[in-house]
Formats: sequence, C-alpha cells, structure tokens
Amino acid sequence: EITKAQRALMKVIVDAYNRHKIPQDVAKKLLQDQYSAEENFLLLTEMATSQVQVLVEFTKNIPGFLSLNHEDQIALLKGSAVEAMFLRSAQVFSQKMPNGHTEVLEERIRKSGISEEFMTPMFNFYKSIGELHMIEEEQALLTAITILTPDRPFVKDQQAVERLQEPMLEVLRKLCVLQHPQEPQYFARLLGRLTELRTLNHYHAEMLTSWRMNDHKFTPLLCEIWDVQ
Ligand SMILES: CC(C)c1onc(-c2c(Cl)cccc2Cl)c1COc1ccc(-c2ccc3c(C(=O)O)csc3c2)cc1
Repeated sequence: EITKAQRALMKVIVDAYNRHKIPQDVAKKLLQDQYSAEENFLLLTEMATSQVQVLVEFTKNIPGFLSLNHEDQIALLKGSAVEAMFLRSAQVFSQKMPNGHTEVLEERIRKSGISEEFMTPMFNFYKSIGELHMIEEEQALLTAITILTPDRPFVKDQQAVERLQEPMLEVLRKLCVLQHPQEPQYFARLLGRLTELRTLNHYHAEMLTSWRMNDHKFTPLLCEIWDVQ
C-alpha cells in the first residue's frame, strides 16, 4: 500500500497542480464572441502563453527539480511543454468544464489554421484521455512524470532526472491499483498515453511550421520555449 512518504509526495504534487492554473479572466476570454481564424489563433496563443507560465510554477514545486543542473531544468521544460499542455487541455475537454470552456476551446482549436491531418490524432488523444476518467491525483502525477522524462533532447544528467521520476511512477502505479482494482492494466493504459503524447510532439512541430509559413506570430515566451523566430 502507499507509504506515508509516498502520500506526502502525492500531496505536494496535487497541491501544486491545483494551485497553478490559468487565471479565470484569461480562460474566460475563450468565451468571447469573435470566431475568426485570426481571433482563434490569438486567443489560443494567449492560453498557451499563460499555460506555460503555470507549467513553470508547477514544475518548480516538484521535489528535487530545483536541485537539478540548471541547463537540464530548461531542457526538461522545453522538452515537455507541448505534452504537458496537451495533458492540461485534455483535462479541460474531459472535465466538460462547467463554464462552457470545453465547447469553445474545441471550436477555436478546430478553426485556428491547423490542418485536418493534425486534427484527427489531436482529438483522438483528447478522447482517449477522457475515457480514462482520471482523478486529479493521477492527472497531477502524470503531468509531473511527463515533465521528468529523462531522455529529452540536451538533458546531460539523465540519471538525476530518473531518480526524481521513478518515485512518481511508483506512487502512480500504487494509486492506479487502489483506484481501479477491477482494471489491473489501468496503469499500463496511463503510460500508453505518454507514448501517444510523444507522437503528438511531432505533429505539433509541423503545426508550428505551417503557422509560421502563414506569418503567424507567437509571444516571446512561446518563441523561447519552442525555439522559433
Ligand atoms: C500558440 C497556440 C496557437 C498553440 O499552439 N499549439 C497549441 C496547442 C494545442 Cl492547439 C493543443 C494542445 C497543445 C498545444 Cl501547445 C496552442 C494552444 O495551446 C493551448 C494551451 C492550453 C490551453 C488551455 C489550458 C487550460 C485551460 C483551462 C483551465 O485549466 O482551467 C481553461 S481553458 C484552458 C485552455 C489551450 C490551448
């Protein structure tokens, strides 16, 4: 069963996950009534920029993260930002947000200059996450595990990252057994989502390229985290 130390680790991660969220006034902008492709792209850019700031604050609360080599901290954030934002936006879709964010977010993503070929894998992922009905502990741990992926590009001390990721994986495994006793393969299904996330990284890189070819501008923070412009 879950030890006291593991329960404490889970509490730190879940509290950080719940504390750091896009501010309501930013999220509410999704409900504005302009729906041009331009307006949608601008709003999604604002959401992504705010989400990256939220992600950095969440990451700083992961025990041990700030003790990692500084270049590695940056490499982990840059390498996981897109995946963490897919996870977060997937929660918005699966939680059927009370304030109607779900519908408008889907509408804006579908009409923001993303080509059809990326829509299918993207919304298949959202559907597959929704079908898992994750509790917030699982969502928070899965996000921390994604950020602490040792084999991101340019990570020098992969062992140090593994030492932080392993305890998270162990807590998540135990939590899955407790939460889904009738579904022994549930933990494996969660990890399967992480593999699916990696394929979305490739699609996302192509989405960025096609946006840039149509002269779409990003914010300085997104340019820095995605190495564009
Ligand atoms: C630059 C921009 C055009 C872009 O490029 N790729 C992607 C992008 C896309 Cl289109 C899909 C998946 C990942 C990325 Cl980076 C995006 C948009 O990224 C988003 C990131 C995050 C949210 C997001 C998060 C939380 C919440 C909450 C909440 O927590 O209460 C309420 S509303 C909301 C909205 C939406 C969009």
